[in-house]
Amino acid sequence: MKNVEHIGIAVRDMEAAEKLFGSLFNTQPYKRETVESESVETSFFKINQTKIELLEATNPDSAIAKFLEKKGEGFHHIAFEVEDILSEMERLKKEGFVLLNETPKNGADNKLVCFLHPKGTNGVLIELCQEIKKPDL
Ligand SMILES: CC[C@@H](C(=O)O)C(=O)SCCNC(=O)CCNC(=O)[C@H](O)C(C)(C)COP(=O)(O)OP(=O)(O)OC[C@H]1O[C@@H](n2cnc3c(N)ncnc32)[C@H](O)[C@@H]1OP(=O)(O)O
Ligand SMILES: [Co+2]
Repeated sequence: MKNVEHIGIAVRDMEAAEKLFGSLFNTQPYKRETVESESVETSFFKINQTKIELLEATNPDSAIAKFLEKKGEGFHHIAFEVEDILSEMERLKKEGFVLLNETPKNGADNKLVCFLHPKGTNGVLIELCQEIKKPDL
């Protein structure tokens, strides 16, 4: 496992949250992206080496909508960059961690992602992400 890739924060109102975090960080988000498979709208800030991912639900059945209903806005997950997501998933499975997806799925910002169940990680939802490399031309 490498560095922290991003920190995910669940928000109810993306416009308002972008304004608030924009003022806090004194910078604008560098990217907005809808991830249909997760039913989320994302917005990314970069503060030096740190990435913050704001997440708004686009569908009442999404993980973010459920989270907001139960826990309210705030810290949602921490994502770690990995070199080889398949081997890391295999290693963590052998260690007894519960993977929430058995095959990597497409995340935001050009990543393959996998989540670990928070019940097995002291209540913290962990995301693994591997950059999708563009083929050399
Ligand atoms: C944009 C793509 C990607 C990226 O590229 O960065 C993302 O970040 S997508 C982010 C949104 N997607 C996900 O979170 C996918 C993984 N999550 C899940 O599969 C589910 O949310 C879950 C973790 C399995 C929970 O779902 P479910 O069991 O259906 O919901 P419950 O509400 O019943 O929760 C059960 C239990 O888990 C606790 N919980 C839920 N979310 C979190 C969380 N983020 N952090 C900590 N704990 C969480 C929830 O409180 C329940 O606990 P109890 O009430 O004590 O049972
Ligand atoms: Co994320």
